[in-house]
Amino acid sequence: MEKVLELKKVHKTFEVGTPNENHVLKGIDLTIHQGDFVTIIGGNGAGKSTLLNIIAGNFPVDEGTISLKGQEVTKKKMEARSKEIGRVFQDPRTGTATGLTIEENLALALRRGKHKRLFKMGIRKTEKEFFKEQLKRLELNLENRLKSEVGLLSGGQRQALTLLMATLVTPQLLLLDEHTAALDPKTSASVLALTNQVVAESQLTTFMITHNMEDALKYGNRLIMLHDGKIVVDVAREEKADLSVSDLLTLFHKNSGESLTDDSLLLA
Ligand SMILES: Nc1ncnc2c1ncn2[C@@H]1O[C@H](COP(=O)(O)OP(=O)(O)OP(=O)(O)O)[C@@H](O)[C@H]1O
Repeated sequence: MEKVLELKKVHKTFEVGTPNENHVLKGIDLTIHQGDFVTIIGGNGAGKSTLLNIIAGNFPVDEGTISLKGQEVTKKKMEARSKEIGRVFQDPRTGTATGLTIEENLALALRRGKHKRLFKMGIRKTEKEFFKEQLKRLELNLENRLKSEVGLLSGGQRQALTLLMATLVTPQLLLLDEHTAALDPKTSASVLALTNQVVAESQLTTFMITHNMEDALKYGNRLIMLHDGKIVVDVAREEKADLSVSDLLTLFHKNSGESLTDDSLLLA
């Protein structure tokens, strides 16, 4: 199967040469294939967001290589990678432009990676029809609110819209960084279900960070657990499908030699 992402011996240290020097990623080797939906779990500070950030190109790696669709992108900047990568962050305010309307946000998403000539070109009628069709999939009645300012939407509506924007032009890779963590449990569950539907419909290769072990087990076909900058658990397909939270804790203990003490993971 086609490799979408390949990390080889990736290291990242922050604040090198200072008393706060922090070796966050310690030789990550990881290959993700077309259509894989990978959930990532790990305690606070394990390096999960850093992993997503180095894939997206927020900052360079110190050692190792990153390839997207067989092309090495290790030295490419975030802007150059953004055409291939869709992202949804934890904070509902980050993925959308507050002062713009729903249709303007979607038009910007449609022009991702191109010259952003939105305000010169305007939004075509055919584009508006397309946006309405896409918004219907969210089942939030947003297709009737194309001219509403995004700042007026609830957190859940904004995350659903951000998800749509991140996937409007099919990305090679979708990165979800705890994108439901700021939502109430009911809204979080519905945005997760929507995520699963969008990922399945478009067969998107997806990385999803979560703090919730049950969600990490429920969604996706592969689960990775990060601990102290290393991958300590990597299970896929049937093996993953058969795991319970307690099996996962046992596996973590066996592979890392430690017990999981992070309350935020255990209580989620
Ligand atoms: N830009 C940065 N500069 C300096 N240190 C950073 C930077 N980004 C992350 N770190 C540090 O790297 C470590 C790993 O952070 P990271 O955000 O990747 O962890 P995480 O597994 O996502 O944790 P959490 O679940 O708490 O979000 C932390 O100690 C963090 O303080």
